[in-house]
Amino acid sequence: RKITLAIFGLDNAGKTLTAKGLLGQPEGLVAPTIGFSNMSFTFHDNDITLYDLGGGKNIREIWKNYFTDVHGLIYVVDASDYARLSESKAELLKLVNNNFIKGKPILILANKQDISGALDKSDLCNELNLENIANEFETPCKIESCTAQIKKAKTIDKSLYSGFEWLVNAICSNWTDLQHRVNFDTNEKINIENFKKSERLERLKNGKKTKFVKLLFIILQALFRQQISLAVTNVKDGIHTRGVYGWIVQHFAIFFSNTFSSPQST
Ligand SMILES: Nc1nc2c(ncn2[C@@H]2O[C@H](COP(=O)(O)OP(=O)(O)OP(=O)(O)O)[C@@H](O)[C@H]2O)c(=O)[nH]1
Ligand SMILES: [Mg+2]
Repeated sequence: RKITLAIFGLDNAGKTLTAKGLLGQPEGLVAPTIGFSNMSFTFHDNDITLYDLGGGKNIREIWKNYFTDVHGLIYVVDASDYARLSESKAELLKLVNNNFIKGKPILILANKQDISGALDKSDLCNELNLENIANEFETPCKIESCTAQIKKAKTIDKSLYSGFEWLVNAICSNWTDLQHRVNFDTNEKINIENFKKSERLERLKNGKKTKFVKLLFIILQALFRQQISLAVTNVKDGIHTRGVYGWIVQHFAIFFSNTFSSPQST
């Protein structure tokens, strides 16, 4: 099976390190993710594509681009950062409330367990009100405590591993429905994007047409003004213009000069 997953969560939660952990490379320095990065690996004979998304406030806008493609998701919380728990909960709620996400399995990780005072999975479960979320949005959820930052190379945090195993199994056991949903939603997304694209093109074309008509109008106006002023001068000088156009312009000019010239004293 080709399973697509994405890791969500606030900036600094430990998403990139979690992704690296799943690849067996939890060591090394990590920089904040600007945009996204994707990685592929095999897990229990499944081809996994994992999107590691940036969690910064301005980057979260791109999360929605992945909603239709994913079969399930990982949500990482920095369990030692109490100050941002409500922000993290709000983002999680937004996710599960989205129609493209609703009902897809979610693995929630209470990360940074090595930091003293970090909430364990049952405390975080209460803080996030996970049972309610799972029931209300009919979303299969599992929470695990983990430490993504492991000093030893080529090792995976055991809870992270078992949590990931649960996620893949949850997806596989509901494969037909999830795969159908991903195909359907992805096609719909493509249709909507194509529709928006054609609308934009139409607007652009119409804009060009309007600009062209405006330009033509300005040129005609300028020509007409020039003709009128020429005709007025000719009328004043007693010169007659030839041709139908000249006749029209000249009479127009006469009308103008009669209408707008100052009244003669008697
Ligand atoms: N102590 C400790 N630090 C961790 C752990 N996981 C991640 N970190 C650190 O937290 C910081 C952020 O980690 P990242 O993996 O870059 O976080 P992120 O969620 O990908 O952040 P963005 O890419 O900005 O969204 C880094 O300094 C990591 O070393 C952990 O389990 N324990
Ligand atoms: Mg990152």
